[in-house]
Amino acid sequence: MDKQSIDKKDLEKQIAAREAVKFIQQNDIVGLGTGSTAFFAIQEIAALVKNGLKIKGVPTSEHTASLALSLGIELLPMDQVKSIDITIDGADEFDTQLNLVKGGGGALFREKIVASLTKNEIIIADSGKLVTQLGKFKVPIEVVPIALTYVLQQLGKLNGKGEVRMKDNAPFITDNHNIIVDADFGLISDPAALSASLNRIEGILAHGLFVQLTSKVIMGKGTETIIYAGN
Ligand SMILES: O=C[C@H](O)[C@H](O)[C@H](O)COP(=O)(O)O
Repeated sequence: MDKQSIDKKDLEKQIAAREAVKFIQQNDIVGLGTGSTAFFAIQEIAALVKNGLKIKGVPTSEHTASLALSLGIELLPMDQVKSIDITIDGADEFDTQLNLVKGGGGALFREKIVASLTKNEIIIADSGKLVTQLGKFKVPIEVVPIALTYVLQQLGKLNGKGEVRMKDNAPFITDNHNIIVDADFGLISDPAALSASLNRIEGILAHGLFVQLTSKVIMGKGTETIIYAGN
């Protein structure tokens, strides 16, 4: 990928982030996403905080927690939060029904808890994330290590081929001390049905299919934003 296309992507992420932070209100509890797109939202939120906005952030990963603290955003741990007003997070893929694949950075479990606590879940994305059908990006699945063999067998029964995610020649370990299996199901015709099937497999802590958790996706396209909103 050449530098120009990287810059174009970053610009789209940034303008989507700028649009999304407009939905934050004074005294909101704000879920802080993880990844290179959420990074731009955290920067924008930090700038607003410097200008007097009072919010408390709920981070979706250790990485996001460090970043937010370094930028002066006050944090709340998610186990002390009953409800989150708004969350701004990224996604690896989304469709126009607002189904998502998330977890490319391995933060899916905390992201899903935060999304489930959130009244207004806003996903920001560059235009390369929009797909007609999910599934080109393998579905990240957080697995309790001892259950790996069983989980891989069960994924096979769903016509999924799972592979343990590696980093530096060792399994990638999540913030929750688990492993990630990236599962290829081909194109996913019914994300809700696959999500329900994955939810029934013991040993899976969470999977990266986010169904009915998103209120809108704000996508940067060139220098504009396009909003996909739920019904
Ligand atoms: O685990 C990571 C998250 O789900 C990210 O939001 C997702 O992978 C998108 O990341 P990025 O914005 O870097 O493409």
